[in-house]
Amino acid sequence: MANNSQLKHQHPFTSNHVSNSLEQTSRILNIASAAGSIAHFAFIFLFLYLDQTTLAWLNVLSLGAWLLTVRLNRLKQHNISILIMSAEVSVHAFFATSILGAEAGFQYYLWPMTLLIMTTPCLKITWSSAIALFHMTTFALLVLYYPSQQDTVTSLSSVLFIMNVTCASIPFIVAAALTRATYMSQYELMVKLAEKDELTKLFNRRFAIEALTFYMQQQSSNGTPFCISLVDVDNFKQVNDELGHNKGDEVLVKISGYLSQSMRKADISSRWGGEEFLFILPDVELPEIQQRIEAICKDLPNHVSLEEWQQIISCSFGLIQVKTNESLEQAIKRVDDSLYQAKKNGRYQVVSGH
Ligand SMILES: Nc1nc2c(ncn2[C@@H]2O[C@H](COP(=O)(O)OP(=O)(O)OP(=O)(O)O)[C@@H](O)[C@H]2O)c(=O)[nH]1
Repeated sequence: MANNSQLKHQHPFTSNHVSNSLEQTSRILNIASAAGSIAHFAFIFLFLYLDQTTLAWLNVLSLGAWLLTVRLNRLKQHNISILIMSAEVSVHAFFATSILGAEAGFQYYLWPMTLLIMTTPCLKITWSSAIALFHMTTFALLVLYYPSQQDTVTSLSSVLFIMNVTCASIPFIVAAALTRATYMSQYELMVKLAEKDELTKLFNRRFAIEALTFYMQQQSSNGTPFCISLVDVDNFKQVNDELGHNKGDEVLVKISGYLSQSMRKADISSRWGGEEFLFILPDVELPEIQQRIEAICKDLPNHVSLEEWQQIISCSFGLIQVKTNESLEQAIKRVDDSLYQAKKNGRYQVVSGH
């Protein structure tokens, strides 16, 4: 987005995720400047109707300022644009309130302007806060010094008040909805990037380590047993070498899909690295789970195949029950040793460690 904003990126290239969230700020400012231009265009006629020629002329200038912000936003000059918006809203609130009185409600536009300046990261937070404070002080002083100008627009003041308060409130609702949508999409993205493996969509190694640490702590505090299984694809290099990396990836996706669906709901399926998967099997002792894992191992070739590949696709499994007070490294080493043994014994089997 902005060459002139807090959200500058160091590189000419940005990832789609980053540029999407930068574009969101741009979009909000574009909407704001378009809405401001339309409002001030309407105000010109409103003030002419109210016989307020000075205010009508002021709104011609205001309209010019808002159209300039439309242009500046197109040029990604968001920081200059927001300063112009802020200055215009303050000047307009001052003149309209000093002439028509606070009961006309034009000072309320200072609120959405404050919201805009605080939520869009165009200026440094100290500048945004200072300007926001200025708006709020201006609001208080206008209400204090120009509560009512009975002689100017008596009959229409309540209509004007309702119109202005309504129009000034709409940006709050829009901003809240946009903030919520942005927060949710950022949250989902964060979960995806922080916890999931891009290729297989299983949990990644970092998540698996955190989960392992959690179950180890749980076991040492209340004795809940759990097992882990480390799985490695057999002769996978051959698939890669003969069919190419893309077909190799396809096999990994199929295997991970079959394995994760075969596990219980409470089990955690993760991609440990390359062609290795780690499964955390909570609340279970080794003898209870052993048969199930063996069945999954035996059944795998019936579920995972490639048209171009005539040999069976299989995996070797290491399986252990994690001991109380064993360290994470020790547990990983033991399950890795079991897997190594399964490979050594001829692959396509489960070796349980004790
Ligand atoms: N397609 C693909 N291949 C990967 C990926 N990660 C690791 N590999 C490949 O996995 C293969 C692992 O080969 P090896 O460690 O020799 O193991 P193997 O051929 O499966 O033999 P065994 O484990 O002894 O049965 C290598 O060719 C890696 O390039 C990946 O994300 N995608």
